[in-house]
Amino acid sequence: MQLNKLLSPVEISEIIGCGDKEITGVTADSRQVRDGYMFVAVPGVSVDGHAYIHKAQESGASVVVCERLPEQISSSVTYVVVPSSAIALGYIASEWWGNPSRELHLVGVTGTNGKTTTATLIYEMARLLGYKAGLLSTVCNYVESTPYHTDHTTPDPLTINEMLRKMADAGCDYCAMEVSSHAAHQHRIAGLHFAGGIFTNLTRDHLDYHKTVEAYLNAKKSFFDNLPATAFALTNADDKVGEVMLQNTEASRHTYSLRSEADFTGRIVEQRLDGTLLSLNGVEVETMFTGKFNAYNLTAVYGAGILLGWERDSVLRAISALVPVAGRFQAFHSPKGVTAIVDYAHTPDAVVNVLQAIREVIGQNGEVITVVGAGGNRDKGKRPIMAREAAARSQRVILTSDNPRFEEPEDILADMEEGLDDEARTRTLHITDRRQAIRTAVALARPGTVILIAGKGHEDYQEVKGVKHHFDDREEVKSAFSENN
Ligand SMILES: CC(=O)N[C@H]1[C@@H](OP(=O)(O)OP(=O)(O)OC[C@H]2O[C@@H](n3ccc(=O)[nH]c3=O)[C@H](O)[C@@H]2O)O[C@H](CO)[C@@H](O)[C@@H]1O[C@H](C)C(=O)N[C@@H](C)C(=O)N[C@H](CCC(=O)O)C(=O)O
Ligand SMILES: Nc1ncnc2c1ncn2[C@@H]1O[C@H](COP(=O)(O)OP(=O)(O)OP(=O)(O)O)[C@@H](O)[C@H]1O
Ligand SMILES: N[C@H](CCC[C@H](N)C(=O)O)C(=O)O
Ligand SMILES: [Mg+2]
Repeated sequence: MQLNKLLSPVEISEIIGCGDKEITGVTADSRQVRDGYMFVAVPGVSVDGHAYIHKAQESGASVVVCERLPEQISSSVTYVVVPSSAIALGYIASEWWGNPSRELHLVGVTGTNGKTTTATLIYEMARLLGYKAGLLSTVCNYVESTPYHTDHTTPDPLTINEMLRKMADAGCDYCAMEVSSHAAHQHRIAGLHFAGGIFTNLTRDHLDYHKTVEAYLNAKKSFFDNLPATAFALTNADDKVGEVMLQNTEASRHTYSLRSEADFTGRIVEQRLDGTLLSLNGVEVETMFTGKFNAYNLTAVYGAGILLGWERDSVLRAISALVPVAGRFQAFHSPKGVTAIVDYAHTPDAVVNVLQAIREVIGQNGEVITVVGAGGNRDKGKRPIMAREAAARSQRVILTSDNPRFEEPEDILADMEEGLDDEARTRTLHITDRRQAIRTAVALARPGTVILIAGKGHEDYQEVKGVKHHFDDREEVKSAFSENN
């Protein structure tokens, strides 16, 4: 592609060298540069891409996009100085892949919890209604029904646009994607054309990265601040920052709520462990989801469907056909009458929500055993709170490992125990080995007991010191159930 064309949407401070060149590829990683490539030097969290400009040149980069010129300039290289390389990379990535976000309706979902669920259900609803659709999510990316592995909730801009190009070429009309706070902050979504944005909620998470709740909020808000006037912005009116999120957006503003007046209202009529009768804008719909938090997700999905212009009755029919997302309130039943729920709750708020959902169905006296850990090399402040909230809502708690990453599992458990008072400690076990923790919960359970296995949901690995070992809570609970008849 011609350099001039590739740079056409980019804000440029200065160009040094020839502006008329054929570019053979684009990357922000010097290790991937080949002859004739454009290298975009992005300041990162651990290192600064500017330190790798010379490496990129040695590997054949013919164009360098940067925020500051390197000390030594090569006459065969064109330098494009920009105010923000990360933002430039987003626009360049869109241009490189032929602006695929403009060929389909792209809906972004942001918020602390519920992004995967909401985005996945919009993707599934589109397909149930007969449209072709794609999905970019924490669990997996999809182009129609073809899965593509992902390591991120929101990939880097080149990957996002490559996936969107695949979707557009496959004839997809819609794509639903998660917008993580990291992605918004790092401008991974710069240059994308959104048809709509949805806000789920904001509670504590990722303070290791964002440092303050305000910075975390602003990262999410920047997504709405940059939506075009043609898009819709749909927010949770019951969340305390729901209104703030949309205060500077040019998009058309809409609200959803379970409590008050809103454009889209959801009301729980009846709840079971395997479903909820929901009233959406006054029409009753039987759904296969449990918990107030899922009522929020479904109300947002309903609103998105209407705002995308889909016919109301078809949207309602699709909602009743939707099934829970992998590892989100996924229920397993033992022959003895024990229920295990595998859920990706890995924040204090999610732990509270999922336990409340269980309590609302089984009542205050029903027995709940919670197996929970917290990830290593992530927000440490959430650990004691997660343990305390679990103990407040369960008869027994088994603290165990999640993904220890580069931390010692024992240290993580010790941080969690800090949140427990003496009484809660008498009801808490500490079993580092997650397999043993699940087996112990199953052994302790009686008919009618509900075991919550929180934190890892769909994950099929346990990450220890940089190595991912196969581990799947769902497989573990099934095998423990079959051995404990
Ligand atoms: C902390 C974080 O978000 N890091 C992301 C960030 O990497 P970074 O800033 O650390 O990059 P860096 O290593 O400092 O390098 C800076 C630049 O120098 C370049 N470089 C580096 C080395 C070299 O030899 N040559 C070179 O050119 C790199 O390619 C990069 O462009 O930018 C990378 C490219 O987009 C991401 O892959 C990477 O995600 C890391 C792996 C990660 O774990 N991120 C997690 C925290 C994350 O993003 N999570 C969110 C949501 C979580 C949730 O679901 O709630 C997500 O969206 O997945
Ligand atoms: N709307 C919601 N409000 C609060 N909690 C929720 C909501 N939806 C889901 N949860 C809880 O959060 C967990 C994660 O849900 P989901 O994967 O949909 O969120 P996410 O925002 O994509 O998370 P991540 O940031 O890790 O990608 C669920 O397993 C459930 O316990
Ligand atoms: N995407 C989130 C998920 C965390 C899930 C939990 N199992 C953990 O490993 O901490 C993160 O990377 O912080
Ligand atoms: Mg997610």
